[in-house]
Amino acid sequence: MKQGFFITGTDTGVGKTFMSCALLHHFTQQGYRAVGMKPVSAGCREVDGAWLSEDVEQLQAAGNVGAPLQTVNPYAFEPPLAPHIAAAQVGVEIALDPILQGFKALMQQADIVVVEGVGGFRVPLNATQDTADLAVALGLPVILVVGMRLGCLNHALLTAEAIAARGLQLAGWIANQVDPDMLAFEENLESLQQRLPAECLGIHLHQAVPDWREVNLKVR
Ligand SMILES: Nc1ncnc2c1ncn2[C@@H]1O[C@H](COP(=O)(O)OP(=O)(O)OP(=O)(O)O)[C@@H](O)[C@H]1O
Ligand SMILES: C[C@H](N)[C@H](N)CCCCCC(=O)O
Ligand SMILES: [Mg+2]
Repeated sequence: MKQGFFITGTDTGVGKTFMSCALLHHFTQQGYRAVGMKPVSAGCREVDGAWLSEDVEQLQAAGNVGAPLQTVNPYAFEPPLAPHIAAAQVGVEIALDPILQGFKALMQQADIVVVEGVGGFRVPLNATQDTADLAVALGLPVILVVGMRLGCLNHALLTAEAIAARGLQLAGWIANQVDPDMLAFEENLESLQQRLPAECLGIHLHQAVPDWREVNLKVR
């Protein structure tokens, strides 16, 4: 089996990395070679002369295929900003080609490649392209992580609409309770189940100590 997934979310900070790690864990437990990719990361610290993000560290910990940092994360920026702004500050223009090359290399080494997007589905990458264009260029089925909190219904439905508008397949969605005190959790979940045009692959409640090894996903 060779399979890639593009992981998007209803916003930044909703658990895309967390669920990407859960997916990687799910596949490595079944004996597959699985690797995470973070095409663009912002909010990095310098380690041995390279910019390293926590996202990349976590994806590396969850996967079981070693790959060069440049391949796993072609673009890395220090400030925690929208990527096109962080890139402009250091005179860089993000291009899709190096990302596609990295993805191709990872697909040769692994059975499963989990590509984590940046923030929500339409975060700009440069003056003319955004992460939706990246997902299209990669041609991958999309998994939407819904950060369960007030406001997520609108964000989830808009995102599903944008995914369909790009001709991409929404392979499924995952409910991740980022707000431990969310009111009417069950009713919100049901509202999504009734309206999102894809299968719910998992419902994960808020954890005092988050651990992606404890996530249960219905992914084949
Ligand atoms: N179910 C959960 N319970 C408790 N904490 C969680 C849960 N899911 C995620 N978190 C925590 O929330 C924070 C944000 O999650 P994560 O980094 O995966 O978001 P993200 O969507 O990848 O953000 P970014 O847009 O910055 O890449 C992390 O500290 C993560 O450990
Ligand atoms: C730095 C942060 N953790 C994310 N990776 C970047 C999120 C960019 C969001 C841009 C936006 O939609 O306004
Ligand atoms: Mg992340």
